[in-house]
Amino acid sequence: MNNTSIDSRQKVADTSSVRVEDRFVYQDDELIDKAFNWKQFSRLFAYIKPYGKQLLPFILLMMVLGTITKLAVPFITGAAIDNAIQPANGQPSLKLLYGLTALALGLYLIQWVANAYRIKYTNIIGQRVIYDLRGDLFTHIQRLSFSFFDKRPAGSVLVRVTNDVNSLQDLFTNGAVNVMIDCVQLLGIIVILLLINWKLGLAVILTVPIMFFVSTKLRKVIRRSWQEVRMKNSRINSHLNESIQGIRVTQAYTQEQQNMKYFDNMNLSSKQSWDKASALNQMFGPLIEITGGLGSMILFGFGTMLIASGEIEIGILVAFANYVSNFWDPINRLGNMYNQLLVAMASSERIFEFMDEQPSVADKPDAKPLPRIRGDIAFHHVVFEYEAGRPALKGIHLNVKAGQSIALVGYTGSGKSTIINLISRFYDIKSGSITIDGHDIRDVTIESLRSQISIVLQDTFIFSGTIRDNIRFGRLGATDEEVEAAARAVHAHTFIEKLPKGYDTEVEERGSVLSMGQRQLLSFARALLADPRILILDEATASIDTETELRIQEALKVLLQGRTSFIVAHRLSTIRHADHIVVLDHGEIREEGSHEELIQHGGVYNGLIEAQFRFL
Ligand SMILES: Nc1ncnc2c1ncn2[C@@H]1O[C@H](COP(=O)(O)OP(=O)(O)OP(=O)(O)O)[C@@H](O)[C@H]1O
Repeated sequence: MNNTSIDSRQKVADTSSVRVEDRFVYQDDELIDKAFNWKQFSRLFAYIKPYGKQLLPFILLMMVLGTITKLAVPFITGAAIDNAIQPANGQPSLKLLYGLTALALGLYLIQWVANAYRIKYTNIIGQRVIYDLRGDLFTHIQRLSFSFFDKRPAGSVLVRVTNDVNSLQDLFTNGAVNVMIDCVQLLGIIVILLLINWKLGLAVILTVPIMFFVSTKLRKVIRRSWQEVRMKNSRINSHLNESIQGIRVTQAYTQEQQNMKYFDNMNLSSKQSWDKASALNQMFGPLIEITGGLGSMILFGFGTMLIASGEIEIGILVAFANYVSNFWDPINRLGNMYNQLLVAMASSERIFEFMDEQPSVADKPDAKPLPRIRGDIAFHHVVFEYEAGRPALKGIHLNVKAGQSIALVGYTGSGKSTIINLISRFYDIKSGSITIDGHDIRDVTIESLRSQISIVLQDTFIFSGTIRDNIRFGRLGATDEEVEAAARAVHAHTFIEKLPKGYDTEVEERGSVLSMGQRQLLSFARALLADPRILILDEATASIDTETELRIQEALKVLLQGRTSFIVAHRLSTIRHADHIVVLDHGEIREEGSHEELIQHGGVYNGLIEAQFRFL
């Protein structure tokens, strides 16, 4: 693609870029780095503690050994020049040279072994820490209440478990130990240089701050520009994800061109950021070399003067040159590490923010397990708000006898799903109470409550795995025979048998290979296997063919038998069979009774039924 076309496309794209790109950004995930924070740092390092006692002393020993042997070699080289190759008495000694060479080789070997073990064990610690951190975070997120997920896009939660944890990986695997090594090494070199010749030492050390400054500042700019590239790429990914998920809608509304324009815009922007970051990156090497060159100039200029004045011998200058060349690496790494630390601070802040988030719905300290229930459910003047000041339910009063089936009907947004969410205590109510067999659901453990309730949602979630696994999700200990019996009972067996591998057919994430009706039958089988006392069903609105509809009705009869059930009903056929119909309007019960009673009454329900007939 030539530049002119890129430029012209950029102009077109600019107008819509802000709006579109903003759609794919989670504001609090934009934070790149954060100032150093001791409290957070120590909290992070508490993760090392369990392993520290076992492995840290060994790692420290290897670190000291590696550093001492590394620092000794240039000194031996200098000694070899001044005492064996060009001694002051003019008589070179091959024996001494061989001896010193063997010593240097031995030291290299020790250094190599010490480093290998150090790297191995720091990696072990690092991996264990990341494993623990990721596990803790995932366990914690799983326990968080619906209200937490209501506020955040799934992508934002994902970023924390993957990217943020990964960005800490470097810090734990080698970062922390490297900092220690580099500090010890730098300090060691400085002491040695000053001991060998303090004048030359001082002159060389002068370049350290310059080097450190160049290294940290430039790296910061480079890091930010790479971060921008990553951010833009992640926007591309989000857009790609949305585009693929919504491809049917895009094609149906012939929005491909427009979508392409969005994509092109982001693609171009990512390319430009990459160009910028890469250009900056290329500057880094030469700049560091120039600064290093400055140090060497000082060393050789001043060193030659000292040799001329007879203050030092040539071997000392060689040793100095060796030490100085070992200078740049640790300074460079320290600069890099400092930047990495700031990134890690931002990541750990985000991780701990999630970890500190308490589930808004939790067991009371004296919560008791709910005994096996009959299934009487009562709502006593229940008021509930998702957001303060906007009640979604305004005083619901309802008595349901065990084994009854209740259909909830009403216009969209009237509060049907809210009622069913409250029975499982996914949210806590503002006032009033909900009781099951006379037990307030806030006084019993959540686990014992939810384990006796099954929910079949409108958007039936099919996990990737086999059909069998998906049904067994209802009760993990169920045998193959029980799985099959459940499928037969809800008439799902017929279609499963026709699949290429029957119950072992792999279904994709979200079950896109299955039709809506089939997915629903699978979820019925799953619910039946769980054998709950209370069944909650958010009925799918999608129109399905009459035969599947009949099959689903048959399956429902089996499923509802002997249980208390709440059905958010959209289909007339379901409503007709319910024992009791509750008509909701703006968070209040407007009418209730049987189908016949409500039709006779001629109110909201009658209106809904007539409307449905008009559309049929
Ligand atoms: N997670 C949420 N956060 C904030 N408000 C919500 C949330 N879920 C629902 N609401 C609001 O609560 C009210 C009741 O919603 P609810 O989902 O119970 O309606 P519904 O009758 O089930 O609608 P539908 O038939 O469209 O599914 C609506 O005004 C809705 O905007």
